[in-house]
Amino acid sequence: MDVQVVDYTATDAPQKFVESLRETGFAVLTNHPLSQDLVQSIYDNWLNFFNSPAKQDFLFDPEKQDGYFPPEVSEVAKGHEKKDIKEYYHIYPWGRIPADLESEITGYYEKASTLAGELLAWVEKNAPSEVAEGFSEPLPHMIEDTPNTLLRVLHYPPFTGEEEPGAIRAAAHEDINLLTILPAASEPGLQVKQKDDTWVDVPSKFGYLIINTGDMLQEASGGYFPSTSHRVINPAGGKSEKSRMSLPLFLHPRSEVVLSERHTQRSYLMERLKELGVV
Ligand SMILES: O=C(O)CCC(=O)C(=O)O
Ligand SMILES: [Fe+2]
Repeated sequence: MDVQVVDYTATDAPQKFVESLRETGFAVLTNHPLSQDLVQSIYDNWLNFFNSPAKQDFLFDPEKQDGYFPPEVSEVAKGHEKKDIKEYYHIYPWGRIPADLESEITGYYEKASTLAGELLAWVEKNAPSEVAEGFSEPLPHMIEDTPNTLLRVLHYPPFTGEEEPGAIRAAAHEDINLLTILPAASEPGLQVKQKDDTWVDVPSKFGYLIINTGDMLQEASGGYFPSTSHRVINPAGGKSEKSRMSLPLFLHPRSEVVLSERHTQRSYLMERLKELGVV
């Protein structure tokens, strides 16, 4: 099955959405409640921030993980050697946020988190009963009052042709969290790995909302919902004057939430961060 593009307002949207997640790890929503104008404004305002020296005043806190992560410290995806070609800013409601950008981005964080609760309810209602019965608490409840949900503002800089050979914007990886809510980026490049191991573009028309399953939902569902590999490929021809902006919201349960017999949110995250060499 291809990643399905689902009209959020259709009566059968929840079933179609959940079927696409089950089959591909991804689903795409149209006519959803997150305003395209708001996303565009966030992309514009944060591109200015990334292009200004002010970002150096917000260098990330290695303990708390909020703030600005420059290209030199950007992630190396699990099993890869080269750094991704990107810089980003981690927003937590309790964390540091540049004052002039704060109300817009926290407004988005709240709206997207509210929608996320609804989508988790769709997942729970449309999962087979034996899967749903395995959840330690209702899925939407897992993220209520969580301090752990992370909004990442991502900037992939224009290409100069002098990038490190073999490096790409985002190497293949899976997300760690429950679900990721990702408005279509300002430029193409997002791909998902299919069951036959081939890569295909995720439908990413500007205005679409892309949702994908992370490892924590895979863990909590005993593998029923797969957390599929995805990546962001480089601009065609290895050159582009344009920045690429994107805005994933990584939904994380509260730290003590039990995901499975083996793991709480906290123990699972620690295990993964150790694997990544981040802690
Ligand atoms: O930039 C994108 O489109 C996807 C980013 C992503 O997959 C991530 O940051 O985990
Ligand atoms: Fe991702």
